[in-house]
Amino acid sequence: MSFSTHLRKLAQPVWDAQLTHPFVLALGKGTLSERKFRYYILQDARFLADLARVFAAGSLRAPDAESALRFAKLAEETITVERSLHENYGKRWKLSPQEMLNEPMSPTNYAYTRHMLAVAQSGTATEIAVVALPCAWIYCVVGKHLLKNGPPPAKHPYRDWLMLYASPEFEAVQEWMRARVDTWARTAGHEEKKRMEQAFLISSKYEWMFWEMAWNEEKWPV
Ligand SMILES: Cc1ncc(CN)c(N)n1
Repeated sequence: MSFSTHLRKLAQPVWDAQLTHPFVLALGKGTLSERKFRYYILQDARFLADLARVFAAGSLRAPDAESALRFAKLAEETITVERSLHENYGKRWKLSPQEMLNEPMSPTNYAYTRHMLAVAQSGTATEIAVVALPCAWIYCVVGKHLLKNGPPPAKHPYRDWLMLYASPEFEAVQEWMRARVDTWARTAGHEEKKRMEQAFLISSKYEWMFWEMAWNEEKWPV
């Protein structure tokens, strides 16, 4: 069994729970309130800025030039492709890109991005690929699951979001990350593998918590 399949098996109950989360179900049906979606997009814009930094750290730590280049490209695409989706939604709400980035991070978003940045700071390239793998892989699984009966109608309010995450281009991102993890993990030691299992499981849990945060429009308590 490949190491990425092993990781997914470890986290399977957490992954299954993503597909039945009320935020995800309502997003797919198009019944999610615009207020909750707007909350999510504003938090996600902040999230993506840090995710791009995690990919940039992957580029720095990559063991070969091809992987360094691909990580750098992922950092760029996270900003150009995903963030432009967010900015288009921002335009609907008359928010400039800067105003979107001025939104304070909610507790769960803050904790999730600190978890990833901590691995980016001190982890190997494999650990960095692993900590960010649930971001790419879960969104691909969710996007495909929500569009399993075909593309959404033109009037679906969240069509662009669904089409991006169910796209072959987005699927290719997780495929590349998994391939890197599977190859690099072959030479990883026992301790590094344990750290990777932990990092993958925690990122998977935070992915679920991110939906929950948006569903509840989480705020700092004080
Ligand atoms: C929280 C979260 N996780 C993953 C993705 C997909 N890159 C995202 N946009 N936001």
